[in-house]
Amino acid sequence: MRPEQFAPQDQERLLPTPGGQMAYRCLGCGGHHGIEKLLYTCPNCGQVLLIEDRAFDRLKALDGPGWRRIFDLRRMLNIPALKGVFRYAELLAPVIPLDSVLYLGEGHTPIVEASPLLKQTLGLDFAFKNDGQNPSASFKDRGMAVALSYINYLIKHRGAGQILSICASTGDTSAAAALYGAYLAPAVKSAVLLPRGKVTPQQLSQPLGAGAAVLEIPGVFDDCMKVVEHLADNYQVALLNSKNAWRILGQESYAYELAQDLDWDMTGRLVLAPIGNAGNISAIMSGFMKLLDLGVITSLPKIIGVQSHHADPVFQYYQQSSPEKRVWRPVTVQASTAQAAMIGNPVSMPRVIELARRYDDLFGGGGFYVVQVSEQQIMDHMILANRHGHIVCTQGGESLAGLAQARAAGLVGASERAICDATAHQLKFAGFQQMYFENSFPAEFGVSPRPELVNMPQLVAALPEEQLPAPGRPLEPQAFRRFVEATSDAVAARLGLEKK
Ligand SMILES: N[C@@H](CCOP(=O)(O)O)C(=O)O
Repeated sequence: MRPEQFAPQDQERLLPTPGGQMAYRCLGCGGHHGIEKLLYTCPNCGQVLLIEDRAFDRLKALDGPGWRRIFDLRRMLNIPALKGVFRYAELLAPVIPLDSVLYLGEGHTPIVEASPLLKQTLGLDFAFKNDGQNPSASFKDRGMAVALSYINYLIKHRGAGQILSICASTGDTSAAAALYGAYLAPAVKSAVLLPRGKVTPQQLSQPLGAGAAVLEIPGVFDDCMKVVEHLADNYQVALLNSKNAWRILGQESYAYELAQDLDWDMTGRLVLAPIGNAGNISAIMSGFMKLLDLGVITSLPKIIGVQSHHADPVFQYYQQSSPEKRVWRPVTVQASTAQAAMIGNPVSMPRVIELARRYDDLFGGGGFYVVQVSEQQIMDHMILANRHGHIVCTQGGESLAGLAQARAAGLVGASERAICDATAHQLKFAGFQQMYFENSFPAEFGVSPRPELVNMPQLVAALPEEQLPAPGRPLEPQAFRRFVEATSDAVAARLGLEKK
């Protein structure tokens, strides 16, 4: 529909108008800084930042039901800039005008109800939100859409010159950064730093295809991240990891979509998300709190972060139940199939600490937990989900394993219904499935296949090699008939088919 086709009273807010007073807020000293320049840490105390709209309360001129209506009506518009995460522009980045918004098809990923048999098998009521159905096949596109839209705005309206973007990545961030950067070529060029050998071939192919400079660094993600932070402190580069607070704003859209797709009713809902660099869990909490503040939702969902026992600093931190006794200690990671979350020193930890405290207070206690799962549980749950028609990645398997773990720990009420975040597309992690099926996991992962979940291709060669077709060597008609009949008989025998 076109805007003029809506009722006059709706037209006033249907299209977002640039506004708000956005500023960086330091989580250390509480200072505010202007957004004209890209900042990643506080110039005064060095702590991480969040971006806030200091005029957020102006949005309360419209009540919660009013905002619901606007967001629902925007679904019907055919304006590309409002088809993605900027449907919620007032909550994300109201200073960015629509002419600067980058839309590559991100957001509005489906919530897929778990198959009845899978629910029954696990004794759990849940759905997946398939964020692998984003353009670069992971949730990072949400954050990049906002971060690169802001860069586009700086280029178009604030005279910014050519920008070299840089990020460290376990594979998803680099794919998203390179893709969105490539869309803005030649104004934006991308460089990505990857831990050598710790990114799947599919993920490696993504920034290469998008033309980024791909630099492999010995070590793990945490080491690459430190190099990127050093580069951002000392050189003219735009850091695109979630340390960049614009990324967090974009990823809040996950919470907005979830609420909208559940008719703005989060009562009795549970959201599970894997924690790696901790940007996503921060964004999800922040997003739900903004909705509550505006009255768009009237209750918060319980949020459960999930970590592998091979990369679990956030879990370890929250093991101490008294907040005042908690001590933040990064960990040394070990090999993880949830490779995207194989991070021992998440840059967003200060954000998690602040947001989880506020979230839990608003929830009235018991609103935020972190559970730990094993590598074995991650793989078993990923493949189990796939066996029931779901396309979850290893991190999605981690979310589902986390749900089972949370239930075992008594954190899931009988009537609570969960949404598991499947953060990336399963195909990015096909190599882990192959290792599972072939029972070839290196010992450091600690994963061995459950026989009932293993599946391997079976060769059906019913005739001697020279009587079989081959590429570029078709058979004569009679030989081909013999091949079809013999092969069909062999297939029928293998499948136990009965003759008609
Ligand atoms: N899993 C991430 C790690 C970096 O996270 P970010 O959200 O801070 O960019 C990746 O895919 O690289």
